[in-house]
Amino acid sequence: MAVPGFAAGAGARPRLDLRLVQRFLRIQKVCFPSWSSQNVLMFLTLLCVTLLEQLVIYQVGLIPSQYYGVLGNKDLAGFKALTFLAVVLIILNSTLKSFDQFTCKLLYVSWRKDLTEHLHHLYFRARVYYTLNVLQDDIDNPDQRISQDVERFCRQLSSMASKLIISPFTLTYYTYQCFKSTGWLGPVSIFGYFILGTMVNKTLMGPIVTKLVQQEKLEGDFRFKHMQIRVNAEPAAFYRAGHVEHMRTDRRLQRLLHTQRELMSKELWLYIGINTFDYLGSILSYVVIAIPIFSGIYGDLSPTELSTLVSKNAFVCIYLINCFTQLIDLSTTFSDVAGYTHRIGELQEALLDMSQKSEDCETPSESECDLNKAPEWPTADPVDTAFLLERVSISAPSSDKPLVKDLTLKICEGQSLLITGNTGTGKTSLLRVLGGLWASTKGSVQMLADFGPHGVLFLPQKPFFTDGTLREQVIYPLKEIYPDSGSTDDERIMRFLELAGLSSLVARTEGLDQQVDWNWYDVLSPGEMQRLSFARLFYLQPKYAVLDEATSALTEEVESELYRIGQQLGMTFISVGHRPSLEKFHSWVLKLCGGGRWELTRIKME
Ligand SMILES: Nc1ncnc2c1ncn2[C@@H]1O[C@H](COP(=O)(O)OP(=O)(O)OP(=O)(O)O)[C@@H](O)[C@H]1O
Repeated sequence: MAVPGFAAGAGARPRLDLRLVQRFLRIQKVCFPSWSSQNVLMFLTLLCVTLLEQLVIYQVGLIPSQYYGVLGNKDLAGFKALTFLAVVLIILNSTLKSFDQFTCKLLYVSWRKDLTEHLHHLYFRARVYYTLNVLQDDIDNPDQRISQDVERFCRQLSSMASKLIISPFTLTYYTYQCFKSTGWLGPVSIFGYFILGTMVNKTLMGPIVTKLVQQEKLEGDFRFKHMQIRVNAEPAAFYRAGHVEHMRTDRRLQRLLHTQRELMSKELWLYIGINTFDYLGSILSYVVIAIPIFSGIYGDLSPTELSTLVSKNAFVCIYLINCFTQLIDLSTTFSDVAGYTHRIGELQEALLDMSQKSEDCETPSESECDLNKAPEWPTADPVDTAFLLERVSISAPSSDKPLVKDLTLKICEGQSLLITGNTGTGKTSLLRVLGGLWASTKGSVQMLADFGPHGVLFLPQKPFFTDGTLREQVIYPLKEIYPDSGSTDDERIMRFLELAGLSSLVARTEGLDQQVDWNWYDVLSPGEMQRLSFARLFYLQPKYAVLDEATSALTEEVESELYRIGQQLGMTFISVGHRPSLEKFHSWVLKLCGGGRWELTRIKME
């Protein structure tokens, strides 16, 4: 796991700046991929609903002034008609408002889907997930950014959507109405007031965005700690590590809470700003209304006419100010959106950059294996050489110390290779280079066979199991059961499980296709995990099996038996191992001696 480090945009502090706008627009391109996309249609629906809502609100807003009229004139019939109209409008308004909220929620789900799928597409492409999690440490907690930050971003953005979408229309309309009622003085003073409010709020929001990004990083670190304990519960329990892990987890919690408190104190100033502007705004509306009254413009109106007019004017002014204060009220949500925009934007930039680089470096044979190809299918063009290495040098990432220097090697069919050497001499690193996970520092590495069934298959040092049934573990990394599998496939799987010494596992899982809710790592012993990996290997029957200490938890007899079955299935091995008993299954031994030195010797067959 990469060491998490605070690195917003590779060192740049997240702010309310041009970079934020660029990142936001790039995310919007994902949320609104084309003019005819579902999200654009939903957005237009939202626009229609909110526009209708505004029309109804306007009518509702005029009702009090009409009540002044009918009550002032003691008009009973008018009063009844007006009351009926008011009830109809209010029902219409509540229905439209509910539709507005419903559409916003649908938009949230749809944005989340599109944005998460987009990030998944980049994350799982060309082994970017490996580069990001293992080789680079400038993007903290990518998992949290994809799962939580995207969710919060979409939720906050959708909560602002209807207010933002309608504001240009309401602002234009009520500015015009306000201008009609109060002359230029009303709109100008209200706009001036809003500009002042925005400037003050922007200053107050800057530190919040920075803190929010930091808080989300610490949130991810805290979650990661819990995940670490969940995954390693057994070793931790053997170490009686409850106390120390409790302390470390609490420490992360304290750091998170400290930052949250700092964030809240910064938000306090923003809340003060917002509330002050809200309440001052309500007084401003009366100031704006008072000006024409005291300047004598309405001098010739009767008190009833004047109160009707005041009520109508008050409504348009108050509504215009309300439109602005609603925008100012969005400041906290906006600063949250800005923080998440930075975190998602950073991840998106890193993913795009890495997938571009990985694709540039990747040769066709290095691409992910064709996961729908059944093992029975023969390869069109059999290859008798799997790897060709010429004067290859290898170093660990961010290290100049060579692990292997000037290695020239050809791995051919039937010429199994055993890689030995002391701890840390670079055995697994050599496999990483063969597997395309690391680049060699010098020389050329060619992989001439495909990944997957009938090509090359790697069994890593740590056995890997996915969630799912026993069948899914055996056929992994093939995506699904072959369409025409049926009983023949079942028989093959059962036979290979038996050959790997795991017949009892079928009874435990109650069949191949029974969904199990356990974690495979918790219920299988290390030896069973290695046996299950071999069952997978037998099932997939690659021509070249790359095994990294794949039998370290098994006895010599079991090891020999598994290798013998592999040989009978026609596999050529490239193994990392320490036991001399392995030599009889290999033709060559490559010994890594440390400091880049190596020795390649042919094994004499007895
Ligand atoms: N992701 C990484 N970043 C930096 N250094 C690494 C990384 N992975 C491995 N190394 C270092 O590279 C060196 C070689 O590691 P490698 O895993 O190849 O050793 P090995 O020979 O397979 O050891 P072992 O026998 O213990 O499995 C080690 O010193 C290790 O610490």
